This record gives sequence, C-alpha cells and structure tokens, in this order.
Amino acid sequence: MNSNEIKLEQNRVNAVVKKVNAKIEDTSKEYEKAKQETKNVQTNYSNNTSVNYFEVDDRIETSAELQQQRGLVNRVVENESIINNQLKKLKDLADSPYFGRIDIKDDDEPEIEKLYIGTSSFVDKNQEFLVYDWRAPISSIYYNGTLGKTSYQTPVGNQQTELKKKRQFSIKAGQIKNMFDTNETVGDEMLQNVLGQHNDEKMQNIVSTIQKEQNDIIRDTKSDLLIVQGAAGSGKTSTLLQRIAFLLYHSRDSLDADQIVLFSPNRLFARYISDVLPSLGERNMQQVTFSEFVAHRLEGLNVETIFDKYEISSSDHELKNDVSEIKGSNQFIKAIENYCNKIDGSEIAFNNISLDGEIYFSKEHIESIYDELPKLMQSKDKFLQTKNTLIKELKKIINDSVSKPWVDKAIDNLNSEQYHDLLKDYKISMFQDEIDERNYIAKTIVKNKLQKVYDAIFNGNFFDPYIQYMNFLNSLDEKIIPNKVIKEFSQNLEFHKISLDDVAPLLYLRSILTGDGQNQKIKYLFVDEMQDYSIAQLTYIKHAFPNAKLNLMGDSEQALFKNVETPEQLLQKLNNAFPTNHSRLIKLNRSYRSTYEITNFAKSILPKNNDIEPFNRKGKMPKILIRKNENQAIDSILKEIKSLGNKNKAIITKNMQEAKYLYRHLYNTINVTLMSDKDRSIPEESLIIIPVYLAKGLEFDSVIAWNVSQENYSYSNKLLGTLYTIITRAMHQLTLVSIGKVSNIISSHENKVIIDYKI
Ligand SMILES: Nc1ncnc2c1ncn2[C@@H]1O[C@H](COP(=O)(O)OP(=O)(O)OP(=O)(O)O)[C@@H](O)[C@H]1O
Repeated sequence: MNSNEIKLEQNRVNAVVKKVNAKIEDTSKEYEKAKQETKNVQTNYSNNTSVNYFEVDDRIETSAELQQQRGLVNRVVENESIINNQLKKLKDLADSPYFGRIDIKDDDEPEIEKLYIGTSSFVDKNQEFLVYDWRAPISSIYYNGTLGKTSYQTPVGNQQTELKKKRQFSIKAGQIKNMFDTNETVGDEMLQNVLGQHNDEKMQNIVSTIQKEQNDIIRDTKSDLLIVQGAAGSGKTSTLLQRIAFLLYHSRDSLDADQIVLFSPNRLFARYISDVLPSLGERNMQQVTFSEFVAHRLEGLNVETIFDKYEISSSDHELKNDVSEIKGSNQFIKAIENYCNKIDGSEIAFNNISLDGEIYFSKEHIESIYDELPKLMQSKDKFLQTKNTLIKELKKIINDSVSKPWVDKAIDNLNSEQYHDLLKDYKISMFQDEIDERNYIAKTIVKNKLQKVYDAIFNGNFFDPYIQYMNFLNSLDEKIIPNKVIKEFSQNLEFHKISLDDVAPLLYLRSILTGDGQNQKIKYLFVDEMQDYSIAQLTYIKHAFPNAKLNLMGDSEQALFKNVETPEQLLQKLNNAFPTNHSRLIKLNRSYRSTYEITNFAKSILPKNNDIEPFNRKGKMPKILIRKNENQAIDSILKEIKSLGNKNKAIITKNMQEAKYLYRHLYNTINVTLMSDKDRSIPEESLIIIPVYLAKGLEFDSVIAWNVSQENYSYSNKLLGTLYTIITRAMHQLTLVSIGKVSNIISSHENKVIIDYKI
C-alpha cells in the first residue's frame, strides 16, 4: 500500500475521530443532566414513600401515587442508561472507528460510493453516514462479496451492485496500525493477527474478521430450526453471540434481549462469554444451564446434575448407558406422546386435595369433572377446565362456610388489631351495615384458612406427575424398561432424588397432560454444546418455548463419556426429531482456536475422513511426557509449568476426582486454583486445575492434559470425545502427560507429537 494512500486514510480517521469526540462532549453533558434528573426523581420518590404509611385510610391513595412515581423513576433510569450506552459506543468509535471499507457502484449511479464499516454506525450533523454498523444490510457485502458483481438483502428485496474494492484496517487509539486491500472475504492476514494474541480470560467479539460461512449463520432470518455442526474452535459460540447481536439489530422494534434464551454448559462459560454482547452495545440474553432450568421446575427434589452424571460415567468402567440412551431417545419421546394421547380420566394419577386431614376434593370427584369434558378435548385443556371448576366449587364452599359456628367463634376471638388487619384496605364506612361488615370479616377468615386449598388447585397439585410417569414406564415392554429401573426411580423419589435421565421425559409428560411450564414469550432459543443433550432433553426444551426459533450449535465429536457420533449421525437424529418447514444445517470446518500443529494432532485422533481444516497459524509441536509413576509425572508438570510463564494455563483432567488428587499434590508448591461447578469466574494469573466438563467451550493459552495413559483412557470410543475436547482447549501450547503406556487413542498418531519418554 503506498504511503500517500495510508496518509489519506489516516486523515479520514482523524476527521471522523474529531467528529466523534465532539459528539462525546455533547453526549457527556446530556448524560450528566440525565444523572441529575434521576437523582432528583429518586430523592422525590423516597421522600414520598415515607409519608402516610401510618394512616390506614390513606393507603390506597398512597399506593396509586407511588406507582406513578415508580414509573417515573424507571423512565429516567432507562433514559440514563440509554445515554450511557451511547457514550460507551462513541468512546469505542473514537478509539477504533471502523475496520473495513467497501467501494461499490450501483448500475444506476454514476459515482463509486465508499462505505466504512465499524462496530456501530456514526452519522454526522448532515445525516451523512461516516460509519456503517456491521449489521446493516449493506455491510454484508464486506463479509460475503468478492470483487465484481454482487448483491445484498434489503428489507425491500435483493439489491445488485458491483464491489470495486475491499479494504481492511486495524485501528487503535485513532491510529491506523495496519491496512490492506483484499479480494478474500476477510483476509487471513487480519485473522493471523487476531488469533496470534493471547487469551483474555473473556471471549472477544469477532466483528472485524467474521468469515463467510459464519456470516451466513449470523444473518439467517428465515430458519425455524438452525443447526450448526462445527469442529472444535470453529467459532460456533462466537458466531452464536454475533448472531444474537445481529437479530437484536435486525428486529430492534420487535425483539428484546429478554426474549432470547441461551442454554449454556456451565456457569464458568456463562461468565466467559458475558462481555461479547455489551462490547457491541447490546444487552445480554438470558442464560441458563439445563440443570438450573429443570431444578427450578422440580422444586423439592434433588435433581442429579450433569456433573454428577459425568463423575459417575468417567469412573464407571462398564459405562452402562443403555437405559440412559433409551430414556434420551426420540422413540421414548414418541412413546410418551402416544401414552398421553391415549389415556382417559381413570388412568390419570389424580390426588385428593386435603387440608388438616379433611378431604376437600376427592380424586374420584376430580376424575369425574375431568371425564365429563368432551372426549376430543386435549388433555391440557381438560386440566384447565377441571382447575376452573374446582376453583368455582371452592368459592361456593367459602360462601357456604361464612355462617358456620367455627367462623363465629374465630370472629369473637379476634382482638382489635387482628380485626383491623383483616379489614385491609376496606374502610368501615364502605359497609352498608354491621351484617355486611361481619360477612366481609367472616369471608376473609374462611378465605385465609382455605388459601392452601386454593393454592393446591392453582398449582395443579391434584395431579401426581411422578406416579403418572411410573405408570407410563410400567406400560412399556419390560425388555425396554426393566422392572428394576422403575423400582430404582421409585426408591430415588422416596429420598427426594431424581436422575437426570428421567427429568426431561417426566417434565415433558407433565406438560403435555397439564399444559404447565410453557413460556410463550421467548422468540429465540439457543443451545450451545448441543451434543451433550439427549433428544428427549432437546424436545422438552423446545416444547417449553413453543414460539421460539431453535438454534442448535455443537460438535458431535466433543461428546463426553459416550460414543462419538459422526456429524451425519447426529444431524440425522436431529432432523428426525424436529421436522420443520424451514430448517437449515450449516457446517463449520475451519478451526481457528489452536495452532496448526495442535489442530492437526487433534484431527488425527478422530475417525478418518473428518472435514476439519486447521487454520495456518504456526506454533510449537504438542508434547507427550511419558512417566513411570505419578510422582515423576507431577515433577514433570512442575517443570513444564515454569516454562509456560504467567499466561493463561490449565491442567485439564478427566474428572473431579483426578483434579482434586493433583491439587493436593501441587498447591503447596505453586500458585494453583482448583475449579468446581460452583465457580463463576477463572482467577487471573493463576494456573487452574479443571475437570474437562467444566472446561467445555473455554480456551487457554496452554493446556496440560493429565494422564492420557491407556489405563485411564482405555474405553477408546467412549472416551475419544473427552480426550479430543481436552486437547482442543489449547490455543498455543499443548502438553500431554501419561503414566505408563499412552492410550491407544493417541499412540498411533505419535508422529504428530514430540515424545519425551522417561521410564
Ligand atoms: N472469524 C473469526 N475471527 C477471529 N477469531 C475467531 C473467528 N472465529 C472464531 N474465532 C476465535 O476462535 C476461537 C474459538 O471460537 P469459539 O469458542 O467460538 O469456537 P467453538 O466452535 O464454539 O469451539 P468449541 O466447540 O471447541 O468450544 C475463539 O478464540 C474465537 O475468538
């Protein structure tokens, strides 16, 4: 690039930054004003809340006024946060106003137009776009188009144009550090720069280097079901987050961050990705782990977590997964649907509704209400109608009880304070006469007593989903679900426990029958690491958010403690389970996280014919340290760690048991932290020890894989995904330690590693 061209571009950067800085100044003043206004309104609000609360009669007025005040507080706080966000965006722009330029010429325009693309748009006082947001329709040319004729989607259809030039910039603190023209979608040179850097402990946005196939995923607005199968480190999570930012921009008026839910593998991961959307000026979506999601719906039960399950699976030498596989399968889900469609009232596990030993509604009575409803009505509608009828009947019971002697007695025993409390917001003057007043008090007493009965009806406690699920299991062929499995379920329940395998089928059954637990508001549902979910779990999640478009991202080859499927097998299974009109499947084969050497080694341990393409970033060869016993292995790890410096590094183990063992042997000698599923963040500047299931989705500058021996990783196919996941967490350096003979998953690929053999 000639120096004159660089000078011209730098001049433009200077001019834009100047205008951005001027806008920052104006916006800062606006922000100060907004802050002051919030303060004033809040002071006013707190002064007002302290008045009138002792005068019972004034309560109603006070609460209406308070609501109005609260609304005002919310509005000024929101206004302040909008301006604060604008300010943040502007500050980012002042540092680095854009990363790309496209020169385009439309057929009907005589002039070539130069457009600059950045993380958000910037318009000057004359309404001229000095920077276009990366998500604007026209910006897609930057990511998709090669020079020549091209097109882009606009709200009114496809627009043709000609791409004359594509230029990439790296700008920091208002200075162009690097710039070049390219015909590639987004040139590798830029990527080399970004990927060669060290891990920041938090995921970064990738707007300036989004690749073409990633861009297809990000900008998809048509699919109801979008499945992304991508190699380790191919940018699934990054793309997912950019996609959310895109959707929020694209549907600004109709989509809110709270209408998007992401199922993430664990809390560490949730924190790890939490900076990406705010860095693009967007609010984070809701995040939840599957365990949290179901535990919330099964309150009172101790739900087995995925981590409990991994711990058992990783040390279980038989790995008896058969029942687990059945309960997670599409066939099992179909069996539940059939069962629910067929059963009538007499087969539904109704419960009596009782209080203090007295039955208010017997299960026979509830069954008769249910059975009287039209045969063709869906079960969930029958449940709703039954609930409504029971509530009506309860109201009648309340009315009839008002004149019962026990109520008279209760009124007589009230002291004046209790009496006043029962009156609540009512004023004595509101009653016609004393009888009216007494009736009101009597009704309140009865209502209070029967509140628990009302709650039981409202919460659907007249139905026992556990018995129903057990009945369903019993209805299946003993060869599919042996009796001992049902017994185990029942015994677990006695101890208030439920295994993870039963959770999704049970909740699904409960929801089909009763209509409970569906959230209609959510519009987009994202599941990261989809390979760790059974079809039953995914079906239940989809069912729980009936109006959401489903986005599944994962890698069949990173399956933990179970057989690795080929991407085709996994995709086939998903397609069978979720037939939709607008489904789309995209594969990401290019892997960006690790050096060429690490990716090549990781690729070699997978079944042949995998499509993984290592990104050509050179680094050190991975190393295997083969040692005679654990003491020698630990000594070698200590030496290795010293050579790795202070950067972000992790020892990854198969399970928590191994992680604890290592921690006990290291914590006296070096600064090391043992990570558990309770942790929310990774400490900076410390070596961590982490079991593989908590390292899902994370990445480290250097990884040490603990004990990859044949003894520890002998059930090759079932532990292949586990080992592959560990290896692919490393960005720059990978060391494997083996006590004794190396696992045969690795040993036939020893030409891809340096072997350090000390036996
Ligand atoms: N287009 C891109 N430009 C720059 N960096 C990228 C790009 N795509 C991915 N990366 C980087 O590659 C690394 C891996 O990305 P990410 O974690 O999204 O991959 P993944 O497919 O979800 O990985 P895994 O399944 O192994 O957890 C990250 O450091 C990310 O920033």
